[in-house]
Amino acid sequence: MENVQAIKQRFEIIGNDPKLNRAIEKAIQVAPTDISVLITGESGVGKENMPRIIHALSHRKHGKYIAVNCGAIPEGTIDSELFGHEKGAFTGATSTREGYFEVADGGTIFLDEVGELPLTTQVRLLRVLENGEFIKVGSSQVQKTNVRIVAATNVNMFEAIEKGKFREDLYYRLSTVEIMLPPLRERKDDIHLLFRKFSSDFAHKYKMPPIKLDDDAVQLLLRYRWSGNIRQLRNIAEQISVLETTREISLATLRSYLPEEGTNLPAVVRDKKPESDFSNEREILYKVLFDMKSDLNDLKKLTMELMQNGNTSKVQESNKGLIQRIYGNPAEENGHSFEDRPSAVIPSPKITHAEPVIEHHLDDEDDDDDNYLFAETVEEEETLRLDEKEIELIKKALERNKGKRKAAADELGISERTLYRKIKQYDL
Ligand SMILES: Nc1ncnc2c1ncn2[C@@H]1O[C@H](COP(=O)(O)OP(=O)(O)OP(=O)(O)O)[C@@H](O)[C@H]1O
Repeated sequence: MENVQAIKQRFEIIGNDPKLNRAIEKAIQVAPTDISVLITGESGVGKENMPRIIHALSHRKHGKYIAVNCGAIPEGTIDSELFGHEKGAFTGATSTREGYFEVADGGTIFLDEVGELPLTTQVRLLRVLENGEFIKVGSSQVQKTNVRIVAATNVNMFEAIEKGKFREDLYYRLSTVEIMLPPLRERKDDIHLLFRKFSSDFAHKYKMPPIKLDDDAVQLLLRYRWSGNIRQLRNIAEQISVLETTREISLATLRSYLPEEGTNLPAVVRDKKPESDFSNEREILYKVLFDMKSDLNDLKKLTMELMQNGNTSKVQESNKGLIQRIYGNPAEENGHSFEDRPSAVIPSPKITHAEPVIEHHLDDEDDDDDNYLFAETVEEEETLRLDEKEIELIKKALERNKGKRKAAADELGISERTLYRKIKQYDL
């Protein structure tokens, strides 16, 4: 059997914490079986590594590995994404499409954020788990697939079950074996190790000497809560690497990069966020401007296409997502919207040596950007500035809400799914 150290090296996993080692050991043990595995742990703890290990060490390693972010797929399209659809199943279904469960036959599917699956999809998933059967949307024909399922969640599944948001039977089917990844704050010995690794990576990337923390800064690093876990630590290391001119980082400097630790006090004192939390007019204006700018750019794209090609079905087809977003789609209200996909297949660059991976596109429309002449430098700069503002807005909202995505999304006036997409898009 592969040993833990070798796996850490192969998958570039840093850390020596016993709970991390145990998690990797479990992944190695279950890999050769077809047992369903549920990975649990807070956001940013490194859950995505586990299914990659399991797949790579399994007899399915030459089969496909598809990672799907269930939290990022619009509810109206999720069944079609996972199980496929028949031509004519709904408006926009112009041809038959294979879903991930069909494509991944003989391989592994990683269902990240599985707790976000709608109940109707949970029923379909249960059927796949029980007897390997599924039915395409709009079809009556039962199909078979042989897929190993690894799922992950950062929500408390028992709470979700209690609230009726997740089926208990599905939970038990998914979690034959559970692998728990500890939060970073419980891996004290790994924090500085990870920071040094990221500092060295960013020094290499940005071609400058690595940053180094002085002793007091190290103490703060170890004391800090790291509610965003390794993802947050990595971002902080990157920011400091890029923005600081001196390479020796003091306590004060490090502190200036760390969002205020959420003491419980303000949360207890205010049961509802005061309006002023998001009432900075400039922020609101940036947000409105950003939305308008995106719509305008999208409309320009569409106009250009129409001018070049006329209102052909090809134009409509290639701009389906855009047309739907700007003008709405009556089908969506019926839960049969097809577009805005493929939105949530997580890229897995580290595993490309073994098998094909379906690439993800956060935003279909953006793919054609290069074709449009109107994208002048000035506009690009504006868009960039707006992107920065959007990132700033999201970061602030997350900080204010102590990393709680639901609350941050509410504050920003966007859906949790959209926020999730943005976090992935900007790697926040
Ligand atoms: N042990 C590790 N060593 C080095 N980098 C790591 C380690 N664990 C995680 N990372 C990095 O931390 C980031 C977050 O990891 P990952 O996306 O797997 O978290 P997650 O638990 O799946 O989060 P979420 O629930 O939000 O999807 C990634 O950039 C990943 O490469």
